[in-house]
Amino acid sequence: MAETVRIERAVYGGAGLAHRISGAVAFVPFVLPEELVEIDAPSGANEAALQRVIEPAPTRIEPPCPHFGRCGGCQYQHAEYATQVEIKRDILRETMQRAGVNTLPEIASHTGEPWGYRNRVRFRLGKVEGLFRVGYSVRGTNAFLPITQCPIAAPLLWKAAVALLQLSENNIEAKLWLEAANEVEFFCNADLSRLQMTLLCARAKPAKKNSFARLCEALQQGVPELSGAGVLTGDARGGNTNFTEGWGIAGLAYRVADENYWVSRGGFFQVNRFLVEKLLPLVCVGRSGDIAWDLFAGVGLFSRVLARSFAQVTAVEANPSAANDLRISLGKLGSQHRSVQASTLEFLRGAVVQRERPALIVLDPPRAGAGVEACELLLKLAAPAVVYVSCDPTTLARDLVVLQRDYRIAEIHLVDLFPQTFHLETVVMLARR
Ligand SMILES: C[S@@+](CC[C@H](N)C(=O)[O-])C[C@H]1O[C@@H](n2cnc3c(N)ncnc32)[C@H](O)[C@@H]1O
Repeated sequence: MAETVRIERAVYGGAGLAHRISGAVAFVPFVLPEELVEIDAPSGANEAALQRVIEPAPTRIEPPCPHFGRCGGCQYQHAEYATQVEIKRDILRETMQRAGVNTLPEIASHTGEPWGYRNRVRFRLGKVEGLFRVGYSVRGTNAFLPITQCPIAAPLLWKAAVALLQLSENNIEAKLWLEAANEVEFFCNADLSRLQMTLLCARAKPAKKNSFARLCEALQQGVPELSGAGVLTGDARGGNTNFTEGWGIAGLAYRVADENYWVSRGGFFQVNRFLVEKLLPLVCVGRSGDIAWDLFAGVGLFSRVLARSFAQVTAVEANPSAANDLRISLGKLGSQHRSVQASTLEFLRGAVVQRERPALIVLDPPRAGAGVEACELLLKLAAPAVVYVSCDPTTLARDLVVLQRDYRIAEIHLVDLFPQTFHLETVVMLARR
């Protein structure tokens, strides 16, 4: 049923919240706080469709991408960039307050270039009128949405996607590999000088000898930055995959803040090629002491910088490939530093019964957060300083409610690693009371 509502505030996930005449709550996409809009929603449903903006906010703009609204990737292209950041700050503050996080300091925000920032994209592959296309999913569905551009991706990633599609029109190897693949991932370094490609295939393809290498060599003609590529076979969503083909260099050297990181093909690295330069010093600089722990360490983004000013760094990472990169990376800095391939929880359960006590603990978990048990163990370890880096404000708030028993929030920073989308990165500096 169509109805006119006033948007009260933005909520995490990209929607705006309004109350309907019945008193029921409606979540409306692609709106801004205080806008008067016409919505449509079946009675009983909270998710509403935006029909029309009657009174637009002064900061509403024309979304630059033609796929905005249909594509599941971006939620905020209709807002000026400064407004996006303001919205995220409000959502962060409110999420903390609702969860019961006390005495929140002013949230500092850090922003960078809001377009062309992603160093990694994963496109779906599909066919339209007999030709291969790359795309994403239609918002809220699993339907394939072919796209003609992705303005949040680094230009090199889009150039590579176009070159691959063009190749598939007359190169038999490319055609066969794209038939076999469901998705293609491109990952480049910050200065766009090197590129990795991964084709994701559900089943191993009985390939002619060297056919993948021939595809990569042909692609490299048009994209000389392509330095390596692989085929990841198996159930990518279920995590049961392995590389069945490889060509060129097996990973990417990624330079940030005078450090060289090695990211093996398929490994995690922060996705914003501009802002990681700000994130790194925010977390690490100005800290020193005997022992620092870097939990959920990835390939050692923070560990390597912490090793400049701490006598001993222990880095914990569960993913075997990242843990291997981390071991080699830290090993080069001296035998006093160590990497542990384990889950953080497993590591902390062991650590509380040992004598070692760090001066600083950095933790940067995936969206699920560290979890209540890990936070209870952190309380027992009683490090004087903890830096919590989070990509999900709801799990961050849950964990801070536990940590605030012994810690006060000294600083809280919003680092906008994901412009145009609802995702937000937070860095919280905790000081033991
Ligand atoms: C958000 S990333 C952060 C990585 C790193 N700090 C960085 O900034 O590049 C989270 C990392 O935690 C790892 N991870 C996921 N679950 C884990 C767990 N239970 N224990 C330890 N590491 C885990 C992932 O493999 C990933 O490398």
